[in-house]
Amino acid sequence: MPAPENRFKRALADGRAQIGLWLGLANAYTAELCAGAGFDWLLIDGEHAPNSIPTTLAQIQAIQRGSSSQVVVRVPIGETWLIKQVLDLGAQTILVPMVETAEQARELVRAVRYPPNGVRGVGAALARASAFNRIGDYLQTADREVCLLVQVENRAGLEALDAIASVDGVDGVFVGPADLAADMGFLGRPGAPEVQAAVEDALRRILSHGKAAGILTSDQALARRYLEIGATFVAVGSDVGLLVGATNALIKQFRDDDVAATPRSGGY
Ligand SMILES: O=C(O)C(=O)C[C@H](O)[C@@H](O)CO
Repeated sequence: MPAPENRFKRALADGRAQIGLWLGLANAYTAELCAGAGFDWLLIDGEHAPNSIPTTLAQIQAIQRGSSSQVVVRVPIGETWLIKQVLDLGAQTILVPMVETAEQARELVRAVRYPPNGVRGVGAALARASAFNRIGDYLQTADREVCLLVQVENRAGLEALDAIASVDGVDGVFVGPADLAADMGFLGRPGAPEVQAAVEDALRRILSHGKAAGILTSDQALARRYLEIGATFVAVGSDVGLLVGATNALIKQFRDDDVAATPRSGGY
């Protein structure tokens, strides 16, 4: 029995657009709740959310148990030892931030592959990824089911984008608008025309190399624009953003009315 098929990787290779949600609450309970919505993929953010290996595991389990959504895990940094741990948890799609050179991308390809094609440590005997060694030929089949996505999100990365996208073993490139805007001198303004021009150019360049292009935006018009350009993995919001937006809007309904000023008799 081989390693589980990575349906997300197949979809990207087929050019089938995948709509995702960014998970920043670092919580298996809310991850399971979000997984029930039917997104194609859910991103567990190990870079900006308060995640650890145990919390990442719990979210992977919750998502895989309760839905068909595919799991993507963003590691905080592209360190081989950390990628090894996340792959052993059973994540098959890894997003690595702040990739700036083709050499860095080649090292990441080696980090997600077993010897002789890479340097991934062999711990399948203990790993959830191999069903705790119950997948007899996991070591021989795991590499082909790993999907490596790298982030280009500064001017250095844009400069090297064609070389990065050309690296064999890089399945897709994610353009990080927030960090790119910051590096371009538009901190907090990813929607600036200059940034958007750079983002759209980057998406087109990635696609020209036959690689999947990805991005995150909660602006639905922008998301549709990116999908029209051909972006294949587009996250259209986050659990944090949705909860903040909904709670702000709800309390505003009462703060603006005179209801709150009216004395109430018991009950709620
Ligand atoms: O630079 C970006 O944009 C990203 O990489 C996505 C952000 O990190 C995400 O956390 C939303 O702010």
